[in-house]
Amino acid sequence: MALALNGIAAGYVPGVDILRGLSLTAAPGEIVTIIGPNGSGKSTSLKVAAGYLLPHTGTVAIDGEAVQARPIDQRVRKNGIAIVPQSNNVFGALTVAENLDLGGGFLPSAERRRRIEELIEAYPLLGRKRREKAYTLSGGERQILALARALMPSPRYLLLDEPSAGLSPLMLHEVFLAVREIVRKLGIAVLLVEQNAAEALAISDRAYVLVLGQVALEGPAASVLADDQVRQLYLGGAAV
Ligand SMILES: Nc1ncnc2c1ncn2[C@@H]1O[C@H](COP(=O)(O)OP(=O)(O)OP(=O)(O)O)[C@@H](O)[C@H]1O
Repeated sequence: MALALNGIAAGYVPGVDILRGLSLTAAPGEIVTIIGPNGSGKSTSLKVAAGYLLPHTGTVAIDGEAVQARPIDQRVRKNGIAIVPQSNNVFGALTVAENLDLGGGFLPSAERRRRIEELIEAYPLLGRKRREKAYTLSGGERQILALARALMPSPRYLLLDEPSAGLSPLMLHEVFLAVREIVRKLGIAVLLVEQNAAEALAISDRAYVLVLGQVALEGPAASVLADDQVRQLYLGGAAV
């Protein structure tokens, strides 16, 4: 049981590969973080995993099934994939409950209502604000709502593209704790792309360092965090 990208080449323009032979895995119960310099292909790798972008070569396997040619809606329905994109990920003009409802679009309505209540119980903050428009939420609250909405169809693989973008250090911490809690409670796999390498690695089990569309380093999050080059390049040389 895992999400596995194998030897992926992919890009946006013919003849220009952004990912160049990328391989990575994420298994249920673990948080796997991808760090790397700007433009190294971190978000692109999530798009390939989700099915927004189809690779030229290589395979994407979910629980052993090859899905690289399968578009995102089918991966969501059939393979338990969910993605929270980088920003603008909630509908401000809709209420908290309506945003959650949208996340379960293809579920029968009774099932959708049940999931909304479950998620509101798991995130009391959402319950308190269930009838408020999402534009009134703080950045961190919005990010929690985006996470909860992605959980509506009970995914097994959750892809998160920079959930800390634009958040204060305190809110960032809250959001990461929520991610850790989701994995602990639900046993799903999280594949996380983050600029905030130190914070992300602190909640992760494993990590990949991506450079120019290839894996430059991989291993347990603690060893990646302790790596000299990683510390110099991404953590400002800070001691851990
Ligand atoms: N929709 C697109 N069309 C064309 N080129 C794109 C598109 N999206 C990304 N790119 C290019 O692909 C490369 C990798 O982008 P990607 O967003 O995957 O990098 P990243 O590692 O996530 O970067 P960052 O840390 O800055 O978010 C960049 O050179 C970017 O300009």
